[in-house]
Amino acid sequence: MRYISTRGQAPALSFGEAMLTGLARDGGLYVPETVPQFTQDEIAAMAGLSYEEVAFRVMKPFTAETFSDEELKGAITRAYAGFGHVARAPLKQLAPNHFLLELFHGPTLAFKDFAMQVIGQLFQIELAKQNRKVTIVGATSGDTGSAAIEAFRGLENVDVFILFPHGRVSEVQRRQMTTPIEGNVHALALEGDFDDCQAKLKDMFNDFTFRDEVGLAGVNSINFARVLAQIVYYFTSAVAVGAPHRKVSFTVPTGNFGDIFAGFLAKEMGLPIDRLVIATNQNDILDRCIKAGDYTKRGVKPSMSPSMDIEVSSNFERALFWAYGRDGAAVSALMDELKTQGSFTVSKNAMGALLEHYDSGSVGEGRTLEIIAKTLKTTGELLCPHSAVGVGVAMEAIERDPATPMITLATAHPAKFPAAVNEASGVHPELPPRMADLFEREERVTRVPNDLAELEALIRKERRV
Ligand SMILES: Cc1ncc(COP(=O)(O)O)c(C=O)c1O
Ligand SMILES: N[C@@H](CCOP(=O)(O)O)C(=O)O
Repeated sequence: MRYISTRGQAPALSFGEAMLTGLARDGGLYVPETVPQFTQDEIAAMAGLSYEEVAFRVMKPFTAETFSDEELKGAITRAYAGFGHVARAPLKQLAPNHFLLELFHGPTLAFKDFAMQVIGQLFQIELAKQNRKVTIVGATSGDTGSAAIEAFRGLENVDVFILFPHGRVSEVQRRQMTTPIEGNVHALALEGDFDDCQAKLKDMFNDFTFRDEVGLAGVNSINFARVLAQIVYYFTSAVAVGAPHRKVSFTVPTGNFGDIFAGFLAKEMGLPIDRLVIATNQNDILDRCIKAGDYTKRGVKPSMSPSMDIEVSSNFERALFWAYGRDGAAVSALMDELKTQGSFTVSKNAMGALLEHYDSGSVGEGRTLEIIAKTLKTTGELLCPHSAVGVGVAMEAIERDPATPMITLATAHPAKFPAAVNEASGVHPELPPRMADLFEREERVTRVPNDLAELEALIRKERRV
């Protein structure tokens, strides 16, 4: 299995090379050249298996040339051993045809742990084999950062620098990133929004001198390994509600489009998914694009679901690559337009291809609060604001198609966003006991300007590896 760039100009790589490379050298994102297929029997046979066993079956065809069965199995077992729920991703029923997939039982209480814990293990295996050291730089709107720190803290051959938008993440999210004591962890609060953080990260990858000098690696969903590990829970949950014998739809709280793109790949692999519903908060650029083909930036507005305060949705590039018939030149032209003009228009044919799979909706701030309160009252489930956006959009999608079971992804634990959850419900969600002293721990953070040269200088100076 080879991995190719969405912009068509970078060399094809193996899984291991793509994982350690991050952004392709033409600025694109790596995707598998072909998508492995499962038969309906193979999918049916997943019923009743452990999460780890399904993860092994789903990931193996993508990784087999880099990792032996033993290596992959070991990585998966270690990755999920610390999760706080025996099912790893339990499914709750909210209404007769509406299910909630809880993805927040990992160590940092968000869905990011599902992939980050695995790639933490895979990186260690591959770096040891190659006797290599890397400098990981990550951009976060709140959750990727802490998940990455948790997966790589204390490792001798890795430094981790996390760029987060100053003042635009919740206090719990910030403290998760600023309180680890290990010397290889560096939390950087950038003057700007998440899009600025991600743009700086991509600029660093595109500065080949810097990239090669520091051994730059990425663990955002730029890295295909992240997306791959997120495919697994589409299989476990769909099978639990009757796939492959019936179709299932998913609603996914969306920002950088990595999670929902993992659902698209599950569908390409043979999982009978009807709709993949993109749920956005008031930063609704993806909803506007799906409805009218117009991808125009209007400026990010801070919301109570900060992890989805994103306008330059990185993985939408992967979706466009498929929608444009895997035409790297076309994707490259759209991404150039976005960079220079702040917008692009999706062609009629490509819109047709997107609408075969995706649907969308958006939920504003007031409605998010209402959904948290109403869901608690009617089901006993306390949602985080991101998951509430998902539930709100899902309810509208269910009205359009009441017959197909809907699974909504609950992407974070409510305790990461206590202010919003308390405002909505009057309940103060408690952190798990192992994090109970989070607010007493000392913070360590560097304020940084939105300036590439200064950031690179700081990373050169601070990295230890
Ligand atoms: C809690 C939460 N929900 C939803 C999202 C959006 O996911 P994605 O960026 O994969 O679209 C994020 C950020 O990634 C998140 O942290
Ligand atoms: N919402 C994310 C943004 C980065 O997404 P990623 O999937 O590309 O890592 C976050 O919480 O940091």
